[in-house]
Amino acid sequence: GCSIPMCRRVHTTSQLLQEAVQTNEPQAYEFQAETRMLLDIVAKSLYSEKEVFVRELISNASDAIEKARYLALQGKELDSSEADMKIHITTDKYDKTLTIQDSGIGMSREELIDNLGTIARSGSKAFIQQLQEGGGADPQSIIGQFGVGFYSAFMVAEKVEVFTKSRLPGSIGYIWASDGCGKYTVEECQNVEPGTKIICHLKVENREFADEQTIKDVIKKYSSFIGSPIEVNGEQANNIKPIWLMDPKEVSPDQHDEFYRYVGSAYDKPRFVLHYRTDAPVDLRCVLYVPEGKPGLFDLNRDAESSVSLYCRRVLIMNKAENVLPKWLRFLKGVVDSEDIPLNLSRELLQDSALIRRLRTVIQNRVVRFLFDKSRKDAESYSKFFTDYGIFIKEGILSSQEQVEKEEIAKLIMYDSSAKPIGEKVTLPEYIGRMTDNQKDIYYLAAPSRELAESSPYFEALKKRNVEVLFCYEPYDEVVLMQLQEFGNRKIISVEKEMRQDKDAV
Ligand SMILES: Nc1nc(Cl)c2cnn(Cc3ccc(Br)cc3F)c2n1
Repeated sequence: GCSIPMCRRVHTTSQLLQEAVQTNEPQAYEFQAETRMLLDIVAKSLYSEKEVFVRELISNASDAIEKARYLALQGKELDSSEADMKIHITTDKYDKTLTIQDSGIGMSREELIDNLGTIARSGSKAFIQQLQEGGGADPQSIIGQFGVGFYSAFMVAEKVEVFTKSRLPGSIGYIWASDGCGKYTVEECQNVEPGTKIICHLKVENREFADEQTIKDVIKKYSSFIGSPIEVNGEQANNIKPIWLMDPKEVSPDQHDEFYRYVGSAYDKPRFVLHYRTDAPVDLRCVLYVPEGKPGLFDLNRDAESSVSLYCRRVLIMNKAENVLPKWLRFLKGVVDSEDIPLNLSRELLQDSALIRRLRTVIQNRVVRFLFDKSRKDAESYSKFFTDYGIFIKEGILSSQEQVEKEEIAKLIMYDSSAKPIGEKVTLPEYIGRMTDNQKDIYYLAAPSRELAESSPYFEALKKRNVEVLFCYEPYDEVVLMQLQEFGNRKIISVEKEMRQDKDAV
């Protein structure tokens, strides 16, 4: 263990004389007003369960380690002493303390002071906006998003000490301390190891967080996929094997369920699991899930954030990465990991880089192939999937540029058909499989209901010729077929228009 750092600066006589003038109290700072407000909200009411402060401190520690790993990969000159890239948690029931120490990038004085303020400032504005929009800010997401998670420690601690030293060479160690009620102190400190150590002096009513088992259970619940090893009193407490790097055959359904809930911040289970890897045309390891639950209105929104996290060599590059999937696949949750992704990927780069476009095409084609196989192997569950998620597939067809892509996605669409009882839908490939030799084209009829479709004179004529007709009850379904125009070298023809032309022809 490290020695208790002496927090008194080594003074020269002149400094001593100088100091004698000032009080030798550490410099006390006041939080800016908006910081106070947000932090009070965070500390008092924002969390459903107090235990999430452990998750927040661990994710900060993990981010700090990832950041150090990432900078080292970039060739940045770092002080790598004691960098075991692990998160060490120690509990002490007698002192009622919980200590979380990481050998991550550590903080400079500015970061110590600014981080809280800046994050809080950006957090409070956006947070209040969300509240005002009445969008019902989901408390959990607010905190993780704005990184004010650190401050949640004050839900359970009467005092928090932060020992930190930045890994950038020549940095000085500091101790930050506060009781969370508005004042905090910052002082230089000797013998601080690079990284960050946070000591939570727990309130007597929250002393359960000084219990080892309690902490282990919280880690298992929230932080089992954190990319760094987490040790509690010296014993590893998380399985750090990222599931997407495992051999698909080795992953159990339970592990998928747990991972799905973790990456998708979801509470249901996956309906379908696509776990695959390829190294051409791009290096790609991914696990993608279709949720069991139906998409909510919020999910249908094209601006809903993505639930796909982007990794590169296990370093989390971006969670909720937009543009990794085409918009119409935004219902998928999971992880995409590609070694070809530049580490310095920025959100702007994500917008239009050729690599991401290639990645997106590869993933889209693989997902379509997976779902198409499902439609043939497990027609029942595919049909249910289409009932819940068909809206996205129709959007995919309408929003694709090239005909080839449209027809690729159109393999997944389903329609009621005159060849099947009500409610039993068919895919276009299935329709084509039943076409008789002399039939050249695919026919559809738009009508508000099956009864009206079957009683239409247009339909009668085709029925006599034993030609299968697809039925569109929603305008949206008709638009899709009109826009698709053809599929598999067959024209897609509206019976109504066809017959009218004939009549005109006559
Ligand atoms: N572990 C760890 N490592 C790093 Cl590099 C950072 C950077 N910000 N934070 C959150 C935070 C912000 C202000 C204060 Br005071 C304490 C605190 F934990 C970090 N936590």
